[in-house]
Amino acid sequence: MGSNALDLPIIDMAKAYSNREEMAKKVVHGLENSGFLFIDNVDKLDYDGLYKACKWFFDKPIEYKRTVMRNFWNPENKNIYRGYFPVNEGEPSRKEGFEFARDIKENDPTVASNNWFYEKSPWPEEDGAFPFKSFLQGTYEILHNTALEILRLAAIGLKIEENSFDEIFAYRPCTTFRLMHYPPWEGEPPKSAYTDDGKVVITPAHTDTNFLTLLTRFNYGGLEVQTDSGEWIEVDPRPGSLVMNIGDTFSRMMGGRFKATRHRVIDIQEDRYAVPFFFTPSYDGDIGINFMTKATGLGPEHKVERYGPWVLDVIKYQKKYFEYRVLPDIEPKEH
Ligand SMILES: O=C(O)CCC(=O)C(=O)O
Ligand SMILES: [Fe+2]
Repeated sequence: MGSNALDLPIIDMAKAYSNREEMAKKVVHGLENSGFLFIDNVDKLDYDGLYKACKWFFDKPIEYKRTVMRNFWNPENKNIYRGYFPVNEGEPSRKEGFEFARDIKENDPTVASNNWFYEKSPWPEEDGAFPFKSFLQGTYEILHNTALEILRLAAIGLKIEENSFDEIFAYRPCTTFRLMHYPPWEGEPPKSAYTDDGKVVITPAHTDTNFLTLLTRFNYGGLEVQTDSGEWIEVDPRPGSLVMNIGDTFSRMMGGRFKATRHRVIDIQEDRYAVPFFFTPSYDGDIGINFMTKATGLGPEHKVERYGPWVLDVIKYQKKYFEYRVLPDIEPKEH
């Protein structure tokens, strides 16, 4: 890899059927190497609409945002996992966001009532200027189907049954769709926002925890990924394209063969918007290690492990994200 160019594979969804084998190989190659890919030509995906949704919501006053703010910041509200989170002054992660999911059937007796992964998403009241809820719910389904299509390509590239990954997303995925606004730093950023190489971040280095991320980043700069040699390289904006990467969940299932690449966002000193779709299995979805053994019948033992309990342990007790530390446990730990 050159010193400041990142040659990411481009997956053209318009060729997902006509050139299926070629695209499948590219997906696998990208996930085995850089861990980041561009996704072109997603049918019906409206980037301008997503930008309008961000502006419509984030330009509103804080009193308005408080109506959907999480309980951690607004104790009047019940939502603890979905909804709005404000900028937290002093944190190196400088963003406000709105998160929602696809709601499940109300009072589903097969979902524990304390399972907040499935709490209903709160929606802000609309003023007629932009169809916020219906537009975003429609976009959720487009991205859900795109992610599944990409996983089918990955399965073909891995020479396993095409729908091998479908099952854990088919029923009640825990996917989070998040709109984000990064306001520029005001005054001196906190020390924790400075990197070893002397830059200022608005999102510190991390791997995603979920399964697969499809990121709409409009045409902003600032996104950097870390190469195997530890170098940080910017992902150039690519208009009309999504950036895809995978999270710890998928990488771990694949024994590290597919990479969850570390990335960060550098301060661009202007308002920045980004919209990640965090594609995530269902709470009970099997994300156990040695997935390839499950898919092929060959290899080291695969043990069934449920996504929900595993990920809660990661975000609450291992990564200790401050906004998740406060989330209650859902079930006693298994021994
Ligand atoms: O804003 C971006 O470009 C990336 C954000 C990101 O990495 C994340 O939210 O996990
Ligand atoms: Fe990320």
